[in-house]
Amino acid sequence: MEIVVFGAGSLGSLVGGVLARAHEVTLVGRPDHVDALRSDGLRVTGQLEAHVTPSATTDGRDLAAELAVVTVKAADTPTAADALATGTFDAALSLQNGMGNEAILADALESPVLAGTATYGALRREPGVVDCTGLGEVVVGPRDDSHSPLATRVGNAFQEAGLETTVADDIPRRLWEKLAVNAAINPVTALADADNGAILDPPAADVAHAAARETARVARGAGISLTDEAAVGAVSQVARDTAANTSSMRQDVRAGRRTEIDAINGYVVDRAEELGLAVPTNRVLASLIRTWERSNELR
Ligand SMILES: NC(=O)C1=CN([C@@H]2O[C@H](COP(=O)(O)OP(=O)(O)OC[C@H]3O[C@@H](n4cnc5c(N)ncnc54)[C@H](OP(=O)(O)O)[C@@H]3O)[C@@H](O)[C@H]2O)C=CC1
Ligand SMILES: CC(C)(CO)C(=O)C(=O)O
Repeated sequence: MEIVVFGAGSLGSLVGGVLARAHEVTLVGRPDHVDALRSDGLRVTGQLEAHVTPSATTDGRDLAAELAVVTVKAADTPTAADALATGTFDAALSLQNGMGNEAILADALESPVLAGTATYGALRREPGVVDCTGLGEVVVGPRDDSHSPLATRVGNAFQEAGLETTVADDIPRRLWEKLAVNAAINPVTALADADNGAILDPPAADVAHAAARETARVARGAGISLTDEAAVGAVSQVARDTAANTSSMRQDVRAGRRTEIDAINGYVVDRAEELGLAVPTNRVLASLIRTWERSNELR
């Protein structure tokens, strides 16, 4: 399959690098990484290993492929969507965290947009090198509760390259479950400057589980069948599977970059307000991360 991966940072380089074992991949990224990819190829290290030579470009406009996989941070989705809209694709797939990315892509693109989640841990260590810090799973499916042959084709292509992939017909519930995982793990590990494994024990577990339970309550208010137990269970499972991982929000804080707080805990707070539900833990976590962003002039 011809695949463009838009956003060759941590997750995009990992997914693109593994996909390049079986497919024709083009990575869209920043100049230092793209230069390294062009001269020495891409090294995937850690829990998955590969040395591959995908195409690489800094210009995401006017590209053509069967599939565009979007792996930029949530705040960059509108720019990615505008660039991808100048190209030709049979389908696009977001593997981003947070809510709202697929809707932005669907508004901009003519091709069908699939939704997805990824629980692999990824860390781009230096230009040309990405570390797989935790084995996980990719889930892909249509944005509504339906079955899609397109999603099956994409899932088969991912599986063929060696990415553990599930094709789902209940994506809305899975997106909310992943939202609960990220609302629990990302801000807590970022604020505590701790690995994901810290979420397995109190006191971090108490805060994280409260955030996950609140997210499940909001999901149920929005008509999604997600129990508190399923949400907390998913948080514990991901924390165990990615115990040594630096969450993407902790990576952002460490690098002095704006985080995805608006699309994660901020989204939970906004939906809770619409539904008249109280989500004090998500509110505090969002406020603290936003305060950090403000004091670093990132918002
Ligand atoms: N890292 C992880 O382990 C996981 C991450 N995720 C999710 O995946 C998504 C990506 O996260 P992550 O990989 O950590 O983020 P990164 O910031 O490492 O990667 C995004 C990359 O895209 C680049 N980029 C943004 N816009 C453009 C553009 N217009 N042209 C070229 N390059 C561009 C960024 O460059 P620059 O920084 O210069 O803007 C950056 O290098 C997020 O939604 C995250 O929550 C999900 C599961 C695991
Ligand atoms: C699955 C998890 C928590 C892995 O770290 C992630 O999605 C992230 O870091 O954003």
